[in-house]
Amino acid sequence: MADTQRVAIVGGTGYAGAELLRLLAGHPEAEVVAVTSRGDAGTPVAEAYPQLRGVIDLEFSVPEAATFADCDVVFFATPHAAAMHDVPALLAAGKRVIDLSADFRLRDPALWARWYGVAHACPELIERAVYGLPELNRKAIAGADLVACPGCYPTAVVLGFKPLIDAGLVDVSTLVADAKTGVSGAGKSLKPGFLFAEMNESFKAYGVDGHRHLPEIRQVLGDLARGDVGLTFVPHLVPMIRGIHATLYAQLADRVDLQAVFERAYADEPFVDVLDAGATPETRHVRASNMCRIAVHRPGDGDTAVVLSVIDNLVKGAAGQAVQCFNLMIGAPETRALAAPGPLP
Ligand SMILES: NC(=O)C1=CN([C@@H]2O[C@H](COP(=O)(O)OP(=O)(O)OC[C@H]3O[C@@H](n4cnc5c(N)ncnc54)[C@H](OP(=O)(O)O)[C@@H]3O)[C@@H](O)[C@H]2O)C=CC1
Ligand SMILES: CC(=O)N[C@@H](CCC(=O)OP(=O)(O)O)C(=O)O
Repeated sequence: MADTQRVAIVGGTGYAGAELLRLLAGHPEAEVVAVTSRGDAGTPVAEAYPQLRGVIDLEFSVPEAATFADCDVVFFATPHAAAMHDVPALLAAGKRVIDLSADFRLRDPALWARWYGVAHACPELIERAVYGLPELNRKAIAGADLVACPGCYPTAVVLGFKPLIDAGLVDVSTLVADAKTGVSGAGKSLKPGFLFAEMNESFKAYGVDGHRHLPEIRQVLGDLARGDVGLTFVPHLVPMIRGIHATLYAQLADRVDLQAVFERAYADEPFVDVLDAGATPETRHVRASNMCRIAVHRPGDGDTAVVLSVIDNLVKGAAGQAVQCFNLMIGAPETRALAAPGPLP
């Protein structure tokens, strides 16, 4: 067993923070000692989330220096542009930080400011952050003190394209990612467009002319391709609570056995499951689990590869991925607290 870590969660009333609580409650090497919410400070966690009655015996507290004094690891499950104000002091105090928000994902602070609408508060720390996708950066994550967990769409899209790009099989100037997400991706704060009456029994694209995950996906795929990639990314909102389904298209430059390429690429990955040839993964098959399930097709035996990649946006797309990084950072087995499959059906 690795040493037990004293853990704080900033943003514990949000969907990603609550999912972290659920996962860490079953983690033998994590002791959750603080969970913050400014709006609900003083409220028992179990009052906000009765599922955690008898499991998490804490009240929400305000996020201030004293809250973290006694912690080894601080998870930020806060909206963008919050963590960056607290991270410098936490690192200076010797804490390790796992940020689920976008504050440290983009390497270029000017690009970050353009997409997130404010100047970065600590651009000097961006380089220190390791992008928290274990399938890409396992070793660096293990040695990091600041991890920038990927966005939910980037996780599904990057894992789907990675084997094709790594093997040099596709034209990286014409990639297409058509992705669908459930409403929990938008967080718990009230937004009229996410009311039941506004989104149920309907389905729409959004962010067609530019979504903030576009520069992130381009950055990561560009690293894999060792050069710029051309990517069309169109997200859609589906009236379900959890799940992302990404349908990815790429023009093949070579005719090889794609099934074998994908099976080989992910043979040793605990959280990427390559389905049998011809399969079509469903979001409910990964619900509440840290698994990314992938199928690769070549319709009509033509020159287009179609990859189907599904994750739970709150687990492999957020809290589960953060726990996977935590496990690497503390030297615990990577699957600790993450191995259970989701509910059936
Ligand atoms: N939902 C998802 O599917 C995914 C989310 N993420 C990322 O995780 C983060 C959290 O998302 P989500 O849980 O959906 O968001 P929510 O809106 O559901 O929750 C946000 C939480 O952060 C707290 N908070 C808000 N502003 C601040 C602040 N300035 N300082 C400290 N705490 C703050 C809120 O509580 P209070 O205001 O009371 O303090 C609340 O607990 C976001 O960055 C999101 O992009 C990443 C991948 C997927
Ligand atoms: C439905 C919905 O609004 N989804 C969010 C998904 C992004 C998210 O959750 O934030 P991360 O950048 O941390 O992944 C969106 O499109 O903005």
